[in-house]
Amino acid sequence: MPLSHAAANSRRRAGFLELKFTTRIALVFGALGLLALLVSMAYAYRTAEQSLQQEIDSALQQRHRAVENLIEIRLGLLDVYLQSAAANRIFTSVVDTQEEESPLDVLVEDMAFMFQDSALGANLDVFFIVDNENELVFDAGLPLYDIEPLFAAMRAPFIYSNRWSVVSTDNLTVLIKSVPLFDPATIQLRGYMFIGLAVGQNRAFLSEIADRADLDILKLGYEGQVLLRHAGVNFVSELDRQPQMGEVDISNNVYLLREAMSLPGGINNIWTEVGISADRFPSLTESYQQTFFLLSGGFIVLLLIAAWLIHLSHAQNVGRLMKYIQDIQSGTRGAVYVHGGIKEYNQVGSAMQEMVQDLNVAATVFESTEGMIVTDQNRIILRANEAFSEITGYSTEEAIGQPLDLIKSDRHETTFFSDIDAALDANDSWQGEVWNRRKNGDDYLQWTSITAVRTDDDDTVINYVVTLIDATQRKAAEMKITQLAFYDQLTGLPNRQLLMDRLDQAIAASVRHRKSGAILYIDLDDFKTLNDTRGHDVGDLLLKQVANRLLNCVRKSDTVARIGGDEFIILLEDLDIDLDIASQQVEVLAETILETLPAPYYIGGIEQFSTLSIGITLFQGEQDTFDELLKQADLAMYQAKAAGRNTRRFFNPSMQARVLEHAEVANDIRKGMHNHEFVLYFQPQMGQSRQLIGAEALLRWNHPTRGLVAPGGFISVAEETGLILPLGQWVLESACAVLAQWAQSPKTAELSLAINISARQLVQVDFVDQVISALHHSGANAQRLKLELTESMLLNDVEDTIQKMHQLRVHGVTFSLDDFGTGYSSLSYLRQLPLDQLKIDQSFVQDLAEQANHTTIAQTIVTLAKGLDISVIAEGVETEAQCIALTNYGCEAYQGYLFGRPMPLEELVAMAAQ
Ligand SMILES: Nc1nc2c(ncn2[C@@H]2O[C@@H]3COP(=O)(O)O[C@H]4[C@@H](O)[C@H](n5cnc6c(=O)[nH]c(N)nc65)O[C@@H]4COP(=O)(O)O[C@H]3[C@H]2O)c(=O)[nH]1
Repeated sequence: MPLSHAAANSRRRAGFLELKFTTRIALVFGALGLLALLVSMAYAYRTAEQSLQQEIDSALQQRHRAVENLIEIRLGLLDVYLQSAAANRIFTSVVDTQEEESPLDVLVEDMAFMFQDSALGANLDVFFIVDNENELVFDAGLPLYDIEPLFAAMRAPFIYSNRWSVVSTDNLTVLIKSVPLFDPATIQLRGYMFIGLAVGQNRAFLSEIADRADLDILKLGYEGQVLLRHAGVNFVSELDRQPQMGEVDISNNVYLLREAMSLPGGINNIWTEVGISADRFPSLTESYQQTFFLLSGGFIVLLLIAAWLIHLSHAQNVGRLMKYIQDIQSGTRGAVYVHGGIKEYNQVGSAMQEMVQDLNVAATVFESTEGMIVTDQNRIILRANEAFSEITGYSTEEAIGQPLDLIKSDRHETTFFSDIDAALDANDSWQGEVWNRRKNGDDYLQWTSITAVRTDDDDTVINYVVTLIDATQRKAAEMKITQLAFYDQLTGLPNRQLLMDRLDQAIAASVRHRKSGAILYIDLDDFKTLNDTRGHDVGDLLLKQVANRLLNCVRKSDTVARIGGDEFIILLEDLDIDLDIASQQVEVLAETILETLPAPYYIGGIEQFSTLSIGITLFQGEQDTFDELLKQADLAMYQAKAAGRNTRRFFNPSMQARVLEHAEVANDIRKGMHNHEFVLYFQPQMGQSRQLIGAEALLRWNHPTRGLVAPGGFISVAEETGLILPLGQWVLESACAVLAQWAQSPKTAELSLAINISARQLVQVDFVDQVISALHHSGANAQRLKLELTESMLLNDVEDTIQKMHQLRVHGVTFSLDDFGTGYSSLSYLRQLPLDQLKIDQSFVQDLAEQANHTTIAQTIVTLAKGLDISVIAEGVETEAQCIALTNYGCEAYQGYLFGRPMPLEELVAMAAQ
């Protein structure tokens, strides 16, 4: 991908400053090394200078002390000589002899002899004896030294000192010491013996000391005067120098130190000047070099080690970073930066990882199903994604570097593009449909969104991001949204929202075209029961099949919508302007629906039956709103339900009143139950020889204002409100009580009593318990109790019904199938049902003589019952002819006005007594 200008500039600027890290380290450490070298040079020079000075000082001091020691040793030796000579017996005797006035020559000879024979003689500079009158009696010193001036200097008064002291004359400077000589017998002082070292004249001694102290120059001085000098042949010229006392003179290639000596006897005015040739010390350069090399070498080695260690750890960490970067470049998913021991690198690695994650997200977004292009400010393509290639046919390699006009078609005016530019300038974005051109030359419509990307600082455009959505895809997405918003997801039919829209249009169209329209409100009968008993999945499948059947009944231009659970609406348009004719047109459709829809449904291999009720309302023009029309159709539908279901009703204004009445009735029923207004009537049932065999208990409502109300006036309301449950329970218990009462009398003991059971009662899980408990409490004979079920109630959950019937039959309870022939009875389940009786519906009985068709049905039912080995009873028998016909078919029991209307209990009992 081409670099952005900013990145290129930044790289250019970095240019010559960009160095490898190792080179940088080498340079930095090189500079540091150089600095260290200079510092260590200066330091080394200074240190070398100081240490050389110290070395010289210490050597000179040492030599000075050596000279001092050597003189002390010589003085100590002389002291020993003096003491030993003074203690010498011979010498003493000589003194004694002298006392006895022995000749002096004898003494001298003796002394001379003694000194000649001993090493003492060779070391004596000055040795003499004086008598107690200070007259020199013996001089055994070196003949070199004339002691007369010395002796003279010592008189006035004569110095006798047993400590070393200095006596200096013009020709002789001597360190001298004396001991008194006593007569051992009388202990009288006889004289003094003196011994001395001619420090100012004994050149041999000075040379010896200089040699032994390893000196090139040695001077001895007394107070301000130089006594003796000694210098090696090369240093004679240095003798004239006069260094300060106590200081080292370091010029002229000789180092000199003049220092006072500290000799025994407290002598401190004798001094030495010691000198050592500079050649005997390492030169300053030599010692400087040594220090310098040690220092700078060590420092540079340390620097090199440090540089190497830094290089190593840097190389390791850079290696980690490089590996991470290479992983990313090679497209390794989930590449992870491994943290090392350097915090800064870890920070860089972590920051990169976060950045890569962000970029991955961005890349994922970029590689979306929408075509995307990024251009520079001149609209040159910098990046394009796969979707772009798929849409346009240009590969990304072909597109990159090309102007955006690559995909431009000729379909737009130039003003179209200038408008886009203006929008981008003003809002930074533009959206709309654009005709673009594929690589193969085809033009295609595309939903295009362009966004300008500006710099943060000077707000100039640096990129354009162009998103291309294939308009067809967008249309599909829109359609999906529409589908979700306006269509029922289960059946795919329009939902309430879309219906509303279509109805508005239909109303408007009816005005425009002077036509009528109609709404059919369709509600499945007993759908709730199906849902409760077979589950929602089955319910959903039924609804889908119902939707398909409804669609098959209508024209393409009509709308079938689902607006609720089991509620469908059909919107018909283009009906005749004459409402009567329009009603006929709708009636035709309603008939078709009522004929088609109740046919069995097959769900999961099981037959399912479902009827429906239809409420119809017609409209013309805009006098009615959607809600009102829907309400009207709804009311009509309720009327259809009230009319026995599986039928249709048209809306008329009286319907509204009927609905209100419906609510009132429900309230009334509650009150009626509370006030014991319900009673049972009994309609006789006759055997083949027309004897009373039993009765059917039928509910009546002794209404305080409406008088005696038949079930038709309240049963449907009780069913819909659930009030049928307590009402049915009451009927069951009352019937059982009647049976128990009948059992008391032989006239009635054999009579059976049939009661109607509602579907709602039957589906109760404890229905069997309720019946058994009613029998138990009343003490009624179960065999006399007959439960009348209708066909439709059996259909919902046949298995459950059969099970309950079996459980009750075990106790003797019998079952009769009411209204037989009106529903969609199937032989397959009829065989499974543990029935005792089929009841031929009164509609077949009433028309018995007139319609051949019905004759066949009644006859078929009797034959069927015989085939199933169950009894048959016909209801609604009003005429003798009907009864005879039924008898001829083989029917063995009858119920109808011919034998008696439903009557109070007492009347039936009276009838039985006859
Ligand atoms: N035209 C004519 N009609 C005759 C004749 N013989 C009997 N009927 C009428 O036919 C209906 C027979 O009852 P159903 O089929 O069980 O039909 C019953 C039954 O389905 C329901 N019903 C009545 N009592 C109860 C009850 O206690 N519980 C339940 N769940 N439903 C009941 O109300 C329906 C109507 O009952 P009713 O009005 O009493 O109407 C009764 C009866 O009066 C005749 O010869 N000609």
